[in-house]
Formats: sequence, C-alpha cells, structure tokens
Amino acid sequence: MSQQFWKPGSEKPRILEDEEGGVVFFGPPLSSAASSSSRFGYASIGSQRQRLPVYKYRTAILYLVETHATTIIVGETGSGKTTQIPQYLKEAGWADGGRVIACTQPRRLAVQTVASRVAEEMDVKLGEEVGYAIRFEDVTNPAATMIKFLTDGVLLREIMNDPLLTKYSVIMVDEAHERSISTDILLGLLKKIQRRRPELRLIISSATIEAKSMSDFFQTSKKHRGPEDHDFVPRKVPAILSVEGRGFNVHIHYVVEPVSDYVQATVSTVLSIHDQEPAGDILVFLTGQDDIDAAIRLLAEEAHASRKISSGLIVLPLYSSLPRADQDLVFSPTPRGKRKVVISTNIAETSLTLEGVVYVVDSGFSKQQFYNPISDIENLVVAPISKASARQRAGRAGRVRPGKCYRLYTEEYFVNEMSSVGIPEMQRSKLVSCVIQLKALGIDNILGFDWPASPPPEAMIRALEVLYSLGVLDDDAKLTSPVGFQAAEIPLDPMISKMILSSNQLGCSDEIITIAAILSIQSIWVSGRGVQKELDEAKLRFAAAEGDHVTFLNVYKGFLQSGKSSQWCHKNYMNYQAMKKVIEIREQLRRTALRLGIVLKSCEGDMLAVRKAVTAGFFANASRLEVSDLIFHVSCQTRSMEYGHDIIFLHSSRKLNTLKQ
Ligand SMILES: Nc1ncnc2c1ncn2[C@@H]1O[C@H](COP(=O)(O)OP(=O)(O)OP(=O)(O)O)[C@@H](O)[C@H]1O
Repeated sequence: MSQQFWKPGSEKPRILEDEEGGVVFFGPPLSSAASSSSRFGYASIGSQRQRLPVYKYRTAILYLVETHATTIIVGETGSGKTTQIPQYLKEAGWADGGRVIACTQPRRLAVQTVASRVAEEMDVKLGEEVGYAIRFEDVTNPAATMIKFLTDGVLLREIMNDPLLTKYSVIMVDEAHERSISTDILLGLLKKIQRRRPELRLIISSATIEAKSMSDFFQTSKKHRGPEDHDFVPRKVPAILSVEGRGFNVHIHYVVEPVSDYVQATVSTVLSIHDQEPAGDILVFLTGQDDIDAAIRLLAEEAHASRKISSGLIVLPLYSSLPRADQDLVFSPTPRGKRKVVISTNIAETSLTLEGVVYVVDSGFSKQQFYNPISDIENLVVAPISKASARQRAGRAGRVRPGKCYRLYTEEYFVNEMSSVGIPEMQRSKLVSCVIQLKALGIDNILGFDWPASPPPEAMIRALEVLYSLGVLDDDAKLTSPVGFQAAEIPLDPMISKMILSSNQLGCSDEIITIAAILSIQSIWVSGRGVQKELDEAKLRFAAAEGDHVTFLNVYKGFLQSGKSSQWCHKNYMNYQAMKKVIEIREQLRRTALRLGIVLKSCEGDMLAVRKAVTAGFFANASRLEVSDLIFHVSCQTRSMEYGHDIIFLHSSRKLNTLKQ
C-alpha cells in the first residue's frame, strides 16, 4: 500500500534510539512549530491546531504509522492526540478510496464532544466527513464519513457484522489506560484481526498508559524482521512515541491534612476558589449522582446562608444517566460575570475539553465495581482513584489557559500510597456480558483468548455457568438459537435480556421493558443525604408488596400520569433527570425488541406474569428468606437472606425488607 505522506528524503523524523526489541523512540524534529506557551488571546482554529504539542510530531506520527503495524503514543493531557491525529491521518491519505479512520473512546460523551470539535476544526458538518457512533445513535454517512469517533463497545458490535473491520484503514484506541472491559476485548480482537489484515494500522494512545507492557502485548513475533524493513511492509514490533510538552501549566495544590468528609470539603473548596480566585469555571470530581446531588444541595444552602460568597455561581451536575440536553449545558458559554461549577463523576475525566474550566477540584475517589466470583456478588463501592486518574483529572484544567488543580488528599498520600494505575475492569467485574459478546463474535475458546490482562478464571467459569443456566449457551458452550443469539443482540446485561425475551411468551413485554429501562440507570431517587426520612416516605407511596420491580412500574405510571412533570418528581423525591432518561432508554429498548419480533403487550395488572419474567432472568440471584432469631438479632432491623452459603442483608431501601413474614 502506498500513502502520500512521509517521503524518504523529505523531513525524516529523528530516531533517538532503537531499543532492544525494536521499540523505536522519536524525539521532536529539529524544526518545530511555535511554542505553545505563548498561547494567549484568540487565535484561529488553524493556528491553534499548529500550536498544539502534537503538531511538532506530525511527520513522526505519520512515519511510524506507515512503517509499523502498531504505534503506541503517549502524550500529556491536552497535547492534541485525540483531535489532531485522526486529522493528520486523513490529510495523509488514510481515508482515501472509501476507507475510514476510527478513533475509539471509552465514554459516549467524549465521543460526541470530540467528534463535534473535529468537525468544527475541519469546517465540515458533523455526520458527514466526520461522524460518530454510540449505542443507539449513529451520526455518520457511510458514503462520506472519513473520520469516525465511536465507543469501543460500538466497535465491538461492528465486529459482529464485519469480523475483519474491513472498512477501517487505521484504528486508534484512545484513552487505552482506562482498561474498560470493552477496551480489553477490543485490544485482544484487534491483535487477532491484524494477523489477518496486515495492512490495518493500530494506534494505542493515552496520557497515562504503561507503554512498554502495551508494546509487549502487541509484539507478536521477532522473527522475519529482515523482510519487514523493506518498503511499505509494516514492522510487527510496535513503535512507541512519546509526545513531549503540554498545553498550559496546571498548578497542583494538596490538602495539608486528610479530609474526613470529601463532599463537604469539595463545597468549601469551591466557595473559597470563588471568593479568592480570578474568573474561570470550576470542574469538580465526585463519585456518583448521590454525592453530586448532595454537593449541589450543600452549595445551595451555603448560597442561601451567605448571599455574598456564592452569588454568581451557576452549578451544574454531570453524570452519565443525565439526559443529553442537560449534559450539554456544561458546554454552554458562561455568562459574563458568572462562574460555572460543573460537578461531575469520572465521565469528564478523559478527552473532554470544557473551555472555561480553569480550576479542578479532585475528591480523590470514584465509584468502582468490585466482583466476588465466589459469592457472585458485585458491589459498586467508593474507592480511591489511581495516579493515572488523578493526572487525567488535573488535565481537564490547562487546556485553553493555565489552570489549578486542588486535590483533596495529601501530597504524601499521592506520592507514597496512591496506586499508579487502576485495576483493569476485567479483573474486578462480573463477566457474563463479556462472555456473551465474545461468543457472539465467534470466539469459542474464551479461556484461551489473548487478553492484555487475564480475567480471574473463577469469574470466567461463573459467567459460563450463569449463561448456561439462562439457556443462552448450550452443552458445548455455544450460543443457543434463538435465545442465545437474541440475547447477544440486546445491548444489556444478559439477565435483563433474558427477562425481556421471556416477557414475550408471558404477555408482559410492555411492563418488562419499563423495568429493564429503570434497571439500566443508577437510581431514580434523589440522594438520601439529609432527607432519608422524607425519601423513605416517598418510596412507601409507590411501594408494591411484590418488591422493587413492581414498585418501579408504579413509579413509572405515576410519572406518566403527572404529564412527566418535574414538580411531581420533586414532590416525590424522584430524580427528574433520571426519569427523563428512563423514557429515552425505554424507547430505544422498544425499537430493539421490535427488531427481535417482540411486540409490546401489557399484562393488564397480572403481576404474576411480570414476576415470572423477572425470575426467568434473575433466578441466579434467588435467596431463601432467613427467619432465624439469631440473624434478626445480629442484623437489627435488617432482613437477612441465605444466598448459597452466604447470609446477605437486604438494603434498608429495599421494599422486601419492610414486608411482614
Ligand atoms: N471543544 C473544544 N473547545 C476548545 N478547545 C478545544 C476543544 N477540544 C479540544 N480543544 C483544544 O485542543 C487541545 C487538544 O485536545 P485533545 O482532546 O486533542 O487532547 P488530548 O491530547 O487527546 O488530551 P486528553 O489526553 O486529555 O484527551 C485542548 O487542550 C484544547 O486546547
């Protein structure tokens, strides 16, 4: 294949070192663009692009991509990897002849915002030359799209229809340090695809990736190095490029003493920034919707108590279950004389540029999934973040001007105790969704699959058992027909998919799709902090003796009857944004179900049918109600259940906990 970019004899990149094992490092070429440190005031998009640190490496990047099957690019946050590299590739001809350059992101919001930015930089309409695809939303034009941003999950689904991803010439797996399950499956599959399609080029990029271990993963064979050095046959040994330089400085501040209540500490820090620091928006990282709601309420109380300090603050939440229109608010320009405070989960941690943000407040925590394959229990717990995450968070400042990052943990903790990188999601999650996806992709020997980091065998075996008992896998661990194939097509947890499929025969698909939509979001209730009593009372108004699933149906019905009113939600301690999202997801599920031949049908109040459908999906979670006095004594008012060999306790918010024996 011949590309029209780096030409021997023209400005050849400077090779600093040819490392053992063939890893090539490049230094900045001798001729370089203007330093980015002089970037103040307003510049045209074209000159802004040229001032990004990655611009100095344009030739080196194109050279490496041309000559290596895989290139690993490590560069500071904000250096221009995500927005610039796909454009360089396009300019160099990698999208000629109908081919497409793909760039994956772990999160939907990042996909959408980066695609918009690149379309703006290229001065094209989003959805034409530059497009994006996320679950349930495809904004591309197959006849015109040359650069496509997509979540790694969507690219995995594309492999189901096009196993060799033939339309892509280059696939850039961005923010690979996040190591989501989808990223890890994708990396394993891309390695396989590369063997069949030597012309495919991969770029693995991040600010905080362990480049050497990623390189080892992609290093297939050191044999045949001689012939590879010939023209246009890519070397199989991955190249590593380190992009030096960052946009603007971010000054890091640490607390002197550890904080005991990070939500309160966040609110105090925001108020003191607002009181003492010059103009500039604030981005706060908390763990989840409940923390965010609590912080917003605390800020509102402070605003009420001291008009002077908090006047001029516009406080906005940001989390994944927030409807898109509300997420968009965080990107809108801040009115003159005001200061925006965006309080976010780690959805804003990577790839996002919020133009006005000068200050970042990092709580040091995020919500993370932890799975115990022995008890088969998955917990979403608030856990300390890694140094890689902390760097990404700080990197949300300093993108368009210098910034400051306030870390709510001590420097000593950061240096000595914080882990360098997070545990890959694969190693701390339930793997049922992952296994069904691999099976649907035709990977039969999943235990022998080439993972960047192997999943625990117990978790794999547990996932196979669950899928077999759901009737999704047969005796040979192959997808069953039609249930297995249909379940694989529904982009939800296989237990929820099975519940939807069963509802078809049970005549309650209308109700079950509502329950599935509510189960897909974190919580429909507002956070209980400070309002637990009122929240419990509100829940009681909808409570159904059959448990939470039927309670959800009552909530949904009430919301519809109120005319989808925000006041109604407010009065009932329900999260209005979450309810709007439920409506959105429900509609998407309705369309998917229709495609699978499931027509929505209501059981008209026959809750036995609904409970049967829920049980068809979730029977593996069945537990026996424990009536021993001892257990009641130990757990005070909390109802306990026997689950396998374990005793589990029902959360006080669960309806079943309040039922009579
Ligand atoms: N939507 C936007 N509005 C204004 N400037 C932007 C926008 N998106 C990107 N930029 C500018 O382009 C720079 C490079 O962004 P890009 O996302 O390509 O960097 P990156 O190296 O991929 O960073 P990260 O590792 O944090 O994702 C930003 O620092 C910012 O100056």
